[in-house]
Amino acid sequence: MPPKQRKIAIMGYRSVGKSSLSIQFVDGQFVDSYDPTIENIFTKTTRVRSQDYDLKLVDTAGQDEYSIFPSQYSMDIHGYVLVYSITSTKSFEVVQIIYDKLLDMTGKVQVPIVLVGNKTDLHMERMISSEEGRRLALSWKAAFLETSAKQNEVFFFFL
Ligand SMILES: Nc1nc2c(ncn2[C@@H]2O[C@H](COP(=O)(O)OP(=O)(O)OP(=O)(O)O)[C@@H](O)[C@H]2O)c(=O)[nH]1
Repeated sequence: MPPKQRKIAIMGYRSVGKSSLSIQFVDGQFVDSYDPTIENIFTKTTRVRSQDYDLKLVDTAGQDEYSIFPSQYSMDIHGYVLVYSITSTKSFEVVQIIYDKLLDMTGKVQVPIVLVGNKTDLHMERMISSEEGRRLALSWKAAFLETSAKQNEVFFFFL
């Protein structure tokens, strides 16, 4: 079967690890330095249940509660990865604001979403419990997982 094309946008507050997760997924390495992203597109071919997929991961610029949802991410995207850091209450609030704007922009009642709580290696600094994350994802009917881009507990499945 020919590969299917899938485009996935990775969104969230600044510095939650969107680029680190993307780089870990595509290159299998962790970069410790912090370089704010404007927009990066990563590509990878992967096989899920005997089907090849050409993935385009759109690593977006960090958003905050005042950001206008970029209209280019409301079309032509198959699914969204919304990322917060388990060490940041603010990033958990922002992911909920992004979700509301996303539904508003796309005009849909439901979109394919994976909610990701990143930085689980920083467990001493945890502010958001797994239960809170799970509950939020459930209310969205989204998938949920916690990860550490640093320890390579990386995800990606909703194809
Ligand atoms: N300890 C730890 N640090 C992480 C993890 N993921 C990312 N970081 C660090 O957090 C900082 C921000 O990571 P980025 O991947 O650049 O975050 P981003 O969300 O892409 O940031 P913006 O481009 O500003 O939106 C960097 O210093 C990373 O090394 C993680 O799982 N654990």
